Amino acid sequence: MFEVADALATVLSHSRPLEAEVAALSVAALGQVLAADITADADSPPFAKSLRDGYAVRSADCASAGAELTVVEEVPAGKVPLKSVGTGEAARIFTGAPIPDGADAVVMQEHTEKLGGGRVRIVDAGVKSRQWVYAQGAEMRAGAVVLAKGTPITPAACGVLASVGQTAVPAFPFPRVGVIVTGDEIVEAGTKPRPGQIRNSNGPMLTALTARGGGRPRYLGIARDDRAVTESLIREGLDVSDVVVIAGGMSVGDHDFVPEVLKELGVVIRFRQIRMKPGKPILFGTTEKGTLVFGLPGNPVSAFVGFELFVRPALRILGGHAEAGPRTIRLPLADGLAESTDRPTYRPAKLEPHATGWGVRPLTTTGSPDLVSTQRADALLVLPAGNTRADAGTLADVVLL
Ligand SMILES: Nc1nc2c(c(=O)[nH]1)N[C@H]1C(S)=C(S)[C@@H](COP(=O)(O)OP(=O)(O)OC[C@H]3O[C@@H](n4cnc5c(N)ncnc54)[C@H](O)[C@@H]3O)O[C@H]1N2
Ligand code: MOO
Repeated sequence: MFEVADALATVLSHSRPLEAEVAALSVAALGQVLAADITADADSPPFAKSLRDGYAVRSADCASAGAELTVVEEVPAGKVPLKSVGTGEAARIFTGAPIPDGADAVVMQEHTEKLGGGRVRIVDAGVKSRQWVYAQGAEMRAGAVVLAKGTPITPAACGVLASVGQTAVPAFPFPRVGVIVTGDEIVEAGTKPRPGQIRNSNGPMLTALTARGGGRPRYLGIARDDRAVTESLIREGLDVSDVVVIAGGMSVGDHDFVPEVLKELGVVIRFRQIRMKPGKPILFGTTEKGTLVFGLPGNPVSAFVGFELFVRPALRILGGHAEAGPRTIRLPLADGLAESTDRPTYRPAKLEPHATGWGVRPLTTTGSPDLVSTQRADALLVLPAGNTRADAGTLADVVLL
């Protein structure tokens, strides 16, 4: 039986970034990772620009309050100043407009008084050189790397890419994830279960976890407890995916033959059990061409926890992220806790406001099938094996989802 850390290290040692593609920049690329450095094609801003509506002035003219200046022209955003600002002069200027030659500062219009005859009084004293001026190249210099390879395409990065004129960029693709569930008792959501049957919650949950975790899910269906059907579905999964996730049939029951089928299909099984709760029967294997195969327990909460701890980190590496996760932080317990467990335990939990910032509260649950409580989770509280007796406020390890 593997320890959690060894299991994760094994998964990551078989995970490599996928071959880069060219991604057109639309919301569909959100979350992909850049596969090349992106450089600025020009300075940004391309010219020194005003950060305020007001007057462009020479700061030396406005050392004391009450300076009266002649307004030589008006410069709206999108226009180029035609005149330079000389001693005793100012230009009416608007946010985003280029600073005219000669001026070195902008005074906000709230700090001025319009006089007759094209004159303006500067009410402020001590106007500083460069105030409300955004210098040419302050954000980026032409030729500089603005987004390094490995940077995730976030909403702000989309804005940066547009500002350097990019419409398509080299990026790592979202890994293709085939999702298969097993079990004779499972029927799809649109069907009314007959006695002994239950609806398939793992399929929709795992495709959604895949999408949230940076993978492109493809739901392949239910493998009935029949060897031939299971084999053909898994074969299809291996053909079309970078990662295959199979839920159920991992345990030791007479119908749990998924591991045997995997071996027949050439999957090298790297581990079959992890010392953790829930989710002991978690399998991981690899094929010769590098496809990763995860077998998760049929119990939905166990499948959820197993996905977050092992599948999601693999998807991140395949998708080009530098950090695999899962991210673990230490947070105070919202309540006291007294629990014994024979294996390290990952309890679905909720973050909540706490005296010192954020705290964590495990969700009340009826056990590994209980998705109704788990759907509220935004974290997993980690309890070490053995007896845990802790007061409210004690720091505990928390995996962020
Ligand atoms: N004698 C032993 N029995 C069990 C052991 C063991 O070590 N010895 N391990 C237990 C643990 S831990 C778990 S977890 C389960 C995992 O078993 P399987 O992976 O083989 O899962 P199944 O038996 O197929 O299903 C378990 C449970 O989950 C329900 N299920 C399955 N698929 C779905 C689905 N798509 N949607 C909703 N619910 C699903 C299924 O009906 C069962 O109730 O084994 C323990 N037993
Ligand atoms: O550990 Mo199983 O995964 O208890 O439900």
